[in-house]
Amino acid sequence: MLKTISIWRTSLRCFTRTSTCMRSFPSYPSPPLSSTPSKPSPPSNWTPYSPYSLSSKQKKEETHEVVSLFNRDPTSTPNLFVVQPRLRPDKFLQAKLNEALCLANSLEEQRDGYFETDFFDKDLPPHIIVQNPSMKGRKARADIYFGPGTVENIKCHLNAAESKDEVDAVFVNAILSGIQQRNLERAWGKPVLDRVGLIIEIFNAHAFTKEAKLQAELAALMYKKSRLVRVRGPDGRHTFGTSGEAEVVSARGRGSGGQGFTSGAGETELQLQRRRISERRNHLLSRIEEVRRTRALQRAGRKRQGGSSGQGLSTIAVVGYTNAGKSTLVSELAGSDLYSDCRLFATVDPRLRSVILPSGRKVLFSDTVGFISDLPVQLVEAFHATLEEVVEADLLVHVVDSSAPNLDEHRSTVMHVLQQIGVSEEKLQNMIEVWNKIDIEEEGMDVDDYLHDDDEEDGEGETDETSSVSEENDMKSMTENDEANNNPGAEVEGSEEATEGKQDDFDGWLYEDTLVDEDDSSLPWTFSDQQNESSNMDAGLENVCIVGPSGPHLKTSAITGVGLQELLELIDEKLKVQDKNLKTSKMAEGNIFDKKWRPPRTEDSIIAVEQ
Ligand SMILES: Nc1nc2c(ncn2[C@@H]2O[C@H](COP(=O)(O)OP(=O)(O)OP(=O)(O)O)[C@@H](O)[C@H]2O)c(=O)[nH]1
Ligand SMILES: [Mg+2]
Repeated sequence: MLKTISIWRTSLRCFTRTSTCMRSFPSYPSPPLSSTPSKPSPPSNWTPYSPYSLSSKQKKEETHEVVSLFNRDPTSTPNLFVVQPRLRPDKFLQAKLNEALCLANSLEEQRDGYFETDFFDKDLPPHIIVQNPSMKGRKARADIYFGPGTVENIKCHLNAAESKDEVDAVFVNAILSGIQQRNLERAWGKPVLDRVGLIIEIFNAHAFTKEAKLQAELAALMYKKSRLVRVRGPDGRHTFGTSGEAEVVSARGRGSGGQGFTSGAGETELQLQRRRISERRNHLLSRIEEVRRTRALQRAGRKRQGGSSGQGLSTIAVVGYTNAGKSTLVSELAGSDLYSDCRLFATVDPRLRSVILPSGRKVLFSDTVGFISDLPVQLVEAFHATLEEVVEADLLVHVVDSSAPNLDEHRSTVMHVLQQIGVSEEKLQNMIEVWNKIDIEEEGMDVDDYLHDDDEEDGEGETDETSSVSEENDMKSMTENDEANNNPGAEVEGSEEATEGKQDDFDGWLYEDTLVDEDDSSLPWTFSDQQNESSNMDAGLENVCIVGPSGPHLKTSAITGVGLQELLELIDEKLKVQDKNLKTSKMAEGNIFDKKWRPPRTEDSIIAVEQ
């Protein structure tokens, strides 16, 4: 047991302190430099401040349905078995696996704004690395996503994990179609969650305020609606149960028999389900619209509220990849107690905190939900009301976890989401990028250790590959070991092995839709030549030079306080420039519009008047 916890902590450290992880896998000490507020028990009458809270009358009217995608028991924390498709190079695989493990252990119901268990007390979830069906130009199978061998292999490992501990569901860290999901559920006899499903589920579990709950429920409903598939039960009848063979029938209503969903068995049930979902969706949308309107009024009020020099109360939205340290940073700046945690999506309910800048100007910092690669589109749409706060903010601060090995992917993901939600080009250009967790780097990262790109080939092989997180101290030691396949128990315990076939190429799955072309001139930042020569991970942070057109990017440690004063000064400066520009443009507008319109005095019009 101690061994497993130590591996789990090692793995977590890899996610939160990934620089160190890339170098080696040290045993995990107590959580790092943690000035994170250890979870105090909330007072019985404690209610979190939300700028968007509803009136007590509205609260009474609102009922919230817990939408679980796999009928989980909200009173207990589910145990997930993690399936990670292989990626190249290994450092990306490690980063993605760590993220997957953190996602799996982040699914826990929040009570009164707090979690009951300590994230670091959790065991490492059982997991397996398997061959990626979309590697080497191959396509994932339409019916079961993986090859049949892989599905069988996973089942063996699942059974081994099951015999030790109860597994509630399988988490496949990929995006599955409804049919693939159902058929895998049938093959493994367990509910299956894909990446999108788990993220939505976590949002549902972590949402605390009514507003966040409404939006999370809407996302879950939209996800459910998109995956209504007809299944044939053991008795041959069509149904929508959790078991049975899924037919290739989409929720759009086209049936496999050519008649569509307008006739035949199962149609009525599908229509009924869709109607129920639509009704609930409409209800949620109208409630969310109320929230949006309230927010818009509150924002307008804040704008009118004069600061020391007469200007409106500016809002600074803090954005970034999940776990980058946004809440910790805002807490430090505001001297407040925002909840921060290694759990992914610790913040789902947005919070505002006021801060006095060095000039004496008062501003509001908005701490909001973090982003993640493959952020479900349903979530982006459903959380539109929350994300509007980002779109409408006067200034954006992008917090980047400087210790993340796939830092570029994190940054691109955030840029992509910001563009997706409609942040103006001007705001993106003006955004301040803060590289946080600099204390991890300062702890003594050896850059030379990064320079070794672990592209040693794994053995050639037809069989599915299996692996799990290692206790070993070096990622370079991910080597072929066929024995691992024959000993699933040992794998689940933590011996790191890889028995995949030889793969040279990068896997497109990792980058799909998330990596923005580096040559894209629309980006507010560019890479220096130095970075183009080698990835920033290889070069080490000191050698990375990111040039933003908006000025210097800061390095901070929200934990030690390094760089925070400089951040406030930079914000102060940016706001001053913005105010000046605003004044100038208002004056220019005033010159045009303050003049009263008069009809043009042409000779004809004079004549006309005279007549
Ligand atoms: N070492 C170190 N750890 C940090 C720093 N900033 C934050 N952390 C830790 O990183 C973890 C995540 O911090 P949060 O502030 O919750 O991150 P977040 O970006 O708000 O995460 P979400 O709300 O989940 O999107 C916590 O365990 C923090 O203690 C830092 O500067 N250095
Ligand atoms: Mg947070």
